[in-house]
Amino acid sequence: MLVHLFRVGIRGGPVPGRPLLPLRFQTFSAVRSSDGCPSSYLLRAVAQLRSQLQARIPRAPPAPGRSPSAWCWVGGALLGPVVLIKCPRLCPVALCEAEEAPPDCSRPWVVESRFNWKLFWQFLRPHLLILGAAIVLALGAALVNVQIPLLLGQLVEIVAKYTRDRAGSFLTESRNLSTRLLILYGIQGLLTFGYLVLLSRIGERMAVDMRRALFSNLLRQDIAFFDAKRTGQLVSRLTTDVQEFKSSFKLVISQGLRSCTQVAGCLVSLSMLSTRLTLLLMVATPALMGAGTLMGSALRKLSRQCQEQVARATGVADEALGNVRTVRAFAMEQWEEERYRVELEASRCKAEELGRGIALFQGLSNIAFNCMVLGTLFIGGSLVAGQQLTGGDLMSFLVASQTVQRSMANLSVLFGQVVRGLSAGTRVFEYMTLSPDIRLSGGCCIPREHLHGSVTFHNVCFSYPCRPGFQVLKDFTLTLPPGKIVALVGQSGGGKTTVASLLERFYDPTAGMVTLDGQDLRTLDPSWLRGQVIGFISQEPVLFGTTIMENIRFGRLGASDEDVYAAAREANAHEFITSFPKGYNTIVGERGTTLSGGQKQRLAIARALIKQPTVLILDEATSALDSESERVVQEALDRASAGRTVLVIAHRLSTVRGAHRIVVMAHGRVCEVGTHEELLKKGGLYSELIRRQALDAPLPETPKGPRNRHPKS
Ligand SMILES: Nc1ncnc2c1ncn2[C@@H]1O[C@H](COP(=O)(O)OP(=O)(O)OP(=O)(O)O)[C@@H](O)[C@H]1O
Repeated sequence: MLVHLFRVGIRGGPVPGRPLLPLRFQTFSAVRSSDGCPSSYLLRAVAQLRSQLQARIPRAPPAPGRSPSAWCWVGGALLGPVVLIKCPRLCPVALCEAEEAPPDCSRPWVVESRFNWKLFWQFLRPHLLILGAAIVLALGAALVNVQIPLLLGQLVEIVAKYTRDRAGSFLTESRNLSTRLLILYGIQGLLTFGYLVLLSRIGERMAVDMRRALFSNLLRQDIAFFDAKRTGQLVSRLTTDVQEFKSSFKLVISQGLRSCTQVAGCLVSLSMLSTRLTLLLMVATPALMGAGTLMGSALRKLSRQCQEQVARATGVADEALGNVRTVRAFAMEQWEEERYRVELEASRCKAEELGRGIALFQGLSNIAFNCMVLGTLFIGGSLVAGQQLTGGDLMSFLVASQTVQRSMANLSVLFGQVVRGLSAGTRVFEYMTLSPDIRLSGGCCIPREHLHGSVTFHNVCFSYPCRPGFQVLKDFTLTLPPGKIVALVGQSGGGKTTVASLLERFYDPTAGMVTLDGQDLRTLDPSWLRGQVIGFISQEPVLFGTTIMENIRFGRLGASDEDVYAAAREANAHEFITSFPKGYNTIVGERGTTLSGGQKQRLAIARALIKQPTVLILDEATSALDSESERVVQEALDRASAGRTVLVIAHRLSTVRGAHRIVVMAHGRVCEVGTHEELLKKGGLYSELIRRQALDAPLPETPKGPRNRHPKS
């Protein structure tokens, strides 16, 4: 039997390269199942509705990490309150379209797009006892709430009797009832307090556990993962998404349980009081709620726009304040002020529009609910006049019907919250289950006494995972002899930094292998390799916003103060550090902003040296410095290079003339190898590069290269 016709607005989900489809209306039907069971009927209705929708709407794969798309809103808009009352497990049905999205092979780490109930259960399990207690208290509060209208009705009955007969003492008659009401109010308050405290405790603890688990798993992901993800997006999963999930969870348990119990309990009371009035209520309430839902969704859309506009304004302020030096240097303060003013003005307009919308909504809902009261009084009054209902029953009916209306309104709001919560939970759990290809630890270590630091790249081919079709290294072979300095030079984009990344095992080669003292890096423990064997100094050293002492100790957590001082001396940093009033306890500011480029670089060198690395990678370590800073830093680097296997990546060829071996790279391959003199004699790409640099700037006097000062050379 055809029992429902749903008319819904549908918009195609966002598809890359395809515009949003216009909103259009469509009618769908659902058929009652033969068993007549309301919940299974609803389940089937939704499933059937889904298949009808699928047949009519072009498939739009949801954006990764945003699983519930148009489908869940369709489900939500149609069946929202009813679904939650009847069968909360329908939510996943509405979300299941997202599960069918084809995997994106260029992003192998996007594996989960459905809510992970198993993981959710793991977080919930430790709190089951308290959750049980909270549910009992919430149900208790709801049941007490159902009792109250009935007692109020009885009290009104006594008032009416006293007004009519003026016989007996009103106080004596009403005392008993009033006391019971007072006790019920007290119990209800206590129960509400109890379950809210318990839910808040569970929610906060789960949120902490989830954040810790997510952060820990994010830190373990491959570097390729971070190449493809924006930091803001990851931070948002840790903050906003966990917050959203927590709020939804608490709301569903508190308001959901409470509203469902109240609706059920009050409907029973209402039908016992007056079947006729109850039927009337059951027709009017859903109609009003439908209108309210439509208005509510328009308001939500407006509210979203409002938030986006506020975010845009915040973005302008953030950018200007974050880059205040650039703004000041270009005297653009007024321009930035104007930009911010325009964005603020736009957000004011949107916020006022939203305010008007909310005012209209509240005004209309007041009228609607007052009309409902009036209608109930009018029809109920005629029943009272016809002696089919007592005045007290009418009063009870009024209070209970208000409770039903409030609860149903809560439930419809709650459905949107459930969808948002599931969506946020999906995003949080998605990154919790990811496992990296390169584990942080595990594998063997070479004992210190057997470690020589001989590194070889054997016919290595490599493409970055996020750009699989583009081969950066092609059959690349290179040996870094132990204790020697090898310089890697070549055109920009030739793959020099990529070689360093493979040596750090940030990525694994797609073919060939990299060995350390003959052992494949893939068999070695990555945390030992990065933590104890390889020291890396890059062009832009990143410091943490803490003290100099802690920044250097970041290289080896167990290092003593003496070790830190020794590393700082070796890095030519001790002198400038001790010249600061707070010495090693000086806070370096966010990312080291209170230090000069040369000072930051020397701290980075000290940080790398404190772990006494056997292999040192210097990736353009001095290229961002002026000549005076470069001299001091270069001195530190020369000292640090002594006795170590060093891979120097350099643009300025003058800085690598003294290397034991210079390797020239082009298009991902080694094309020349030799010393500076040999390569010059050869007259190939190296001498061409030298000639070009000489044209750009006169070459300085040949500095005493590290080789000349190298104890082993
Ligand atoms: N994380 C990444 N993901 C995808 N492609 C990358 C990534 N890093 C570098 N590439 C690409 O790999 C190629 C080699 O880059 P690489 O940084 O190794 O060159 P380079 O020789 O060090 O360049 P430069 O001298 O300019 O620093 C470039 O085409 C670059 O676009």
